[in-house]
Amino acid sequence: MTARLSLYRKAEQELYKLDRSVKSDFYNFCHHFRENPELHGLRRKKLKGDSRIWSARVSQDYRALLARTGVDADGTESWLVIAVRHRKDVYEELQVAVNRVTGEIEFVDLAVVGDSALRRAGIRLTPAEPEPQAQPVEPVPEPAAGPESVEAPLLAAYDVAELRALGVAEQLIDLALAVTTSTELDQLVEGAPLLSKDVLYGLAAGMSADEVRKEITAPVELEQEPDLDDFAAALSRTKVTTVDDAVRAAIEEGDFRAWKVFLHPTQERIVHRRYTGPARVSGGPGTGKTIVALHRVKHLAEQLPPGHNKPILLTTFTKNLTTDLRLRLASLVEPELLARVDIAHIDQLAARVLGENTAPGRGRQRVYDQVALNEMRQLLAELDDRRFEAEFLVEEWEQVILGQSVPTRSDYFKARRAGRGRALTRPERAHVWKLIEQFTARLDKMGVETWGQAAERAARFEIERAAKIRDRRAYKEEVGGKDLIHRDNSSGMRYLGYRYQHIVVDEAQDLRPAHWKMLRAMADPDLTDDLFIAGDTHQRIYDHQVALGALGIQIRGRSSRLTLSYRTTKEILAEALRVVDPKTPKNLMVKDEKVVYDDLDDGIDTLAGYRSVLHGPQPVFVPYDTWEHELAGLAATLHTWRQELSTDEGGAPVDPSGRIAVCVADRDMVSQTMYYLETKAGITCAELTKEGPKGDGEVHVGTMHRFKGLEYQRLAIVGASDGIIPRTATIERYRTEDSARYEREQRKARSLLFVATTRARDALLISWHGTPSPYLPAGRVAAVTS
Ligand SMILES: Nc1ncnc2c1ncn2[C@@H]1O[C@H](COP(=O)(O)OP(=O)(O)OP(=O)(O)O)[C@@H](O)[C@H]1O
Repeated sequence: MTARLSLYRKAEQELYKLDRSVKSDFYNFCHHFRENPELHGLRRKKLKGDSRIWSARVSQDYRALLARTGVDADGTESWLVIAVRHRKDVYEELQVAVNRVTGEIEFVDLAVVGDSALRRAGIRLTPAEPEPQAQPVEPVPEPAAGPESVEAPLLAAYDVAELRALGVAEQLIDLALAVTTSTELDQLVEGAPLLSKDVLYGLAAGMSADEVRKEITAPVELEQEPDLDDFAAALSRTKVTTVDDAVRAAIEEGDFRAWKVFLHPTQERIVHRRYTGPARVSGGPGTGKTIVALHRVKHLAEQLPPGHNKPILLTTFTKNLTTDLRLRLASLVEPELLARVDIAHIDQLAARVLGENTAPGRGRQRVYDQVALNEMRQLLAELDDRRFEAEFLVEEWEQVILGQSVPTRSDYFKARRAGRGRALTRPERAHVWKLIEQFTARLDKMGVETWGQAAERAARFEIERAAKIRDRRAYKEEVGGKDLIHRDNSSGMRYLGYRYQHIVVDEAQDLRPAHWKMLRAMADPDLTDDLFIAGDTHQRIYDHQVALGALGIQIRGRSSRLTLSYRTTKEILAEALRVVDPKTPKNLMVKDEKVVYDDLDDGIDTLAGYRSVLHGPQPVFVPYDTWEHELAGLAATLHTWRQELSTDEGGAPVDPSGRIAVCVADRDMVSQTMYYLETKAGITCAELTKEGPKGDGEVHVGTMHRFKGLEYQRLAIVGASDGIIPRTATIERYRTEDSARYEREQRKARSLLFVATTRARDALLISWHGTPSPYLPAGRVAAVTS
């Protein structure tokens, strides 16, 4: 008799974490089990708590827990491995059940739940293989009512029926209602099915039952209530992986492959849904927005008919992230599918459009905003005009005139100037327009344009192109669908069509309004799944505010939010949240956000329910008196980290290069840090540039801007001093002159520090010299400075 063996999703994830020798024993076990599930050496036996669960021997110490899920006509049995456990952690009360919301098979592990919570819920676990030498266990006397039992339950506001309706596994409900501390809750959810985990964390993090229902339960709910006894039907809905060589490879590669194999149910729903128009996914750092974007591209590519063109665009804000996306997508999809995807960063796209629309030799050189600002200063000096500052004028141009594609002076009189701080009278607007006209003429004459201008011009060309396509379609309909040979030949429009069928955008929060207009015009608005947008406005580090609705991109009703961080530990997240929201209380409940962030539209985005299930050391905060001392302290930390990351858990040597990074506020500090580390500390460095790390130095060093979208195992943020974060010299004057701008600059600086702190996977060090940055969590700073 032979058997087919599948792995429950959670079992596979847990396998990643087991020792290499256990993994190898498990594969031998699978081999034998598949050949003959009744083999004597496997010592298969049923558990007492649930007759559907069997335990079988993987090795001396490890057991596989399995459920039989069916038998084929030819007698081949199907088995599901629900967990691989140390024999001490196998107990008789293990149960599998069908979840009433998802209809999937669920397995609840009570072995990880703390004693106090079990006791309070009246549950006792019986080991399936008691230690032979163990003395009979004396019943533990109920403790006298102490501080533990008088504490109010964390979820006191909810009852059994509510938790059940939200999808919490039946076995966990009483326990969940009994927990009183977040540590107990952590223990409880560790062995919980994903949906239960999400719901309980969401409620504990302050989301209301309605929010949880809408954001967590509804996306994974079956249309019809499942039959809770139909195990076979439930199995067909449950995510399992057939045990084969691919899984073996995935498990051997460890956690780093995990994202390719599994999506969290919420991620999966977002990836596979059919959207009737533009859709958006938001979520805090590390919640898998990029992963979702990549899987979305894969999903869309898989639906395409064969062909040689590239109907899918995958775009993002920066060049280095584009390289990263390309590499990750290449490892996710087959080359034939990859070939159907155009991967380009947003400025590159704009440049392509301009290239197509510009006669050879007539192109303009693109320059950074600083060059334009210098030109404006020069112009004002020549005119001896002091009514407005150069910065104000360039911003007015960028944000109002270019931002809203204001074509004429009379349109400028009517333009919305929300968020620009000071109001302008009509004569003032007339004067501003005149100065800006002179300034742009000057740039023209020099043969240069800013990236903002380029984006705006590209958007205009694309909008015209889209108008022609629509016009052609309308005409074709009018003439009853006949070929338009005469008309097409004369206008060169025969092959004109939308450039892409699907566009997927990552890091959307930083795109300019003109970029959105260009993208909108590049995909057919009449088709489904046209635009898929991933971004987090808490991480906006450039000054490009947008309201997508006003730009013709209607995402309302098609927005989803991810809340579980896969990158950052709880400990790091708690500190990071205090950077963007100084009001965040210690227990990570984000309720009353003071600093408000938009949702790329007219609404507000929040990080409510944003959480992590990963644990690690507390971030370290270190004060220094001078920059020189701070660098010396950094070098010492980096030496320790390098040493610690030079061997794996089994003691085998590994190369720590590229797993440690140092983040500073500006380019000067990058040079100083690299110089110090290389010449005085014997640590090789690679600078993080727009194109990614330059060279193969062990430690990556870069400004905060360069860290967008990246992640490192260990990260040091140095020079986090007052005056540097934020750059007081640059923004202080706005405090009185332009309070709206001052607030924007502050928020940008906060977001930068937030982005930086959330790049760390396992360990984070933040240091400063002199007075600490006002954005650092006050409690932490006080603890190390007092
Ligand atoms: N379903 C998953 N299984 C395992 N790992 C995952 C999963 N989803 C995301 N991750 C991991 O979490 C980390 C963060 O993912 P990703 O970069 O997509 O997050 P993000 O939301 O785009 O972050 P940021 O906003 O900071 O750029 C990555 O290491 C990724 O591999």
